[in-house]
Amino acid sequence: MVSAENSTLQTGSPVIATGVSQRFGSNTVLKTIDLRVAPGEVVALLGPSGCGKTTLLRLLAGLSRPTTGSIHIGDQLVADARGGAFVPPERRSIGMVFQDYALWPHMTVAQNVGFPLEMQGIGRAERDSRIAEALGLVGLGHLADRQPGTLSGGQQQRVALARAIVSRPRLVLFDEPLSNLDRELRESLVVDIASLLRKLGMTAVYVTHDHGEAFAIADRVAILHSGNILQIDAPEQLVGNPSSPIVVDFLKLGLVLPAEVSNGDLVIRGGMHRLSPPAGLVNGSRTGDLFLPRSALVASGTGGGVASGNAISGTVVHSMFRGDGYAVQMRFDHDIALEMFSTTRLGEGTIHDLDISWDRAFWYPHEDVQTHPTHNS
Ligand SMILES: Nc1ncnc2c1ncn2[C@@H]1O[C@H](COP(=O)(O)OP(=O)(O)OP(=O)(O)O)[C@@H](O)[C@H]1O
Repeated sequence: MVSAENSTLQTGSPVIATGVSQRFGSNTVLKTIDLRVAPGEVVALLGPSGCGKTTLLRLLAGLSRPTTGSIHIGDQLVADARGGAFVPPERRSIGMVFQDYALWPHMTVAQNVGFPLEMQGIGRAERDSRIAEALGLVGLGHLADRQPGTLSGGQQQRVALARAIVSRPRLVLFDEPLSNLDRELRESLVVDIASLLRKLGMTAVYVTHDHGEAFAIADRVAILHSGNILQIDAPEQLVGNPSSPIVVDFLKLGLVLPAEVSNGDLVIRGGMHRLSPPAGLVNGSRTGDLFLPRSALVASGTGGGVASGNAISGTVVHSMFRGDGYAVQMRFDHDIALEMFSTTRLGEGTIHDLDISWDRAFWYPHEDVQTHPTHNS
């Protein structure tokens, strides 16, 4: 894409959602969400299907009204369930990019991009210069006179992006914008969108169910689950310090083993493994979830059965060649599965012992003894 050095586009606004919930009939699909997005920050909303990502985005866009709570964009109160304030989408100064591009087929690329400016009553000369600037930023200046139907999917999404930023919005909202594109295109476009947003200092909220996309684009990622934000952090922090087994499980970060504490040992549910954690990891709790990140598990050779103490045994379900090695699916007690990387093909059905680096382990207590996970590093 073309450099934004001479761009006249401005930095985005902060967004503050306080106590926002959304109920449809008796179904509460968003439960008292608090979300703060700093000016120029990109936040991704990541979570499984039905967790409420699009519902939250629609509330920010003004496409629906919250059941409780309030939303500010910049200094403007755009929704307030209690006081009844509500600003419709066209008066929120936002740009939106949807999964299906939502371009007008009978208009040229330039007319599509210029449409928000026309709605604002901006004169022809300024409109033309801003259209050229926005198309230049997404690398499509040469296609201004084409009709969207004659462009590839990736090009159409770039047009939609140019249209979303052309009016210098305070906030840009993305709803699964790359889902219709193939993997290679997704990977290159996500990098382009991220660098454009950063260069322009735009505030953005980006909905996706793809971890890689969220990690590539966002300053912070919010993990949504059943209408709650479970954790919101920088990608490195999410991976290095997940707040709960649900986050671990959703991000597929490693093994989560439900366990009982017995005389300082951990008996993994099912009784097959008895592990010896270092003093202090389980901190007086009686039951909990042991989280062993992939980096805490090192294959120590073929096992004869069930390892104990400082190792855990798993059975290889399959090994798949991935170019630079093998993606190995292993199964542990209770049908708990984990995908690991191996430089050699491990035979299906063979049992392997994995040594545990306890300094990388986490313990999530079930009881109220402790509300935060413990970690021994
Ligand atoms: N207008 C509506 N009326 C009733 N229920 C709704 C409405 N809109 C959304 N829901 C429900 O709210 C829940 C959350 O939906 P939402 O679209 O926000 O999920 P999502 O996380 O974006 O999922 P996906 O990734 O599949 O798009 C779902 O159970 C959905 O069926």
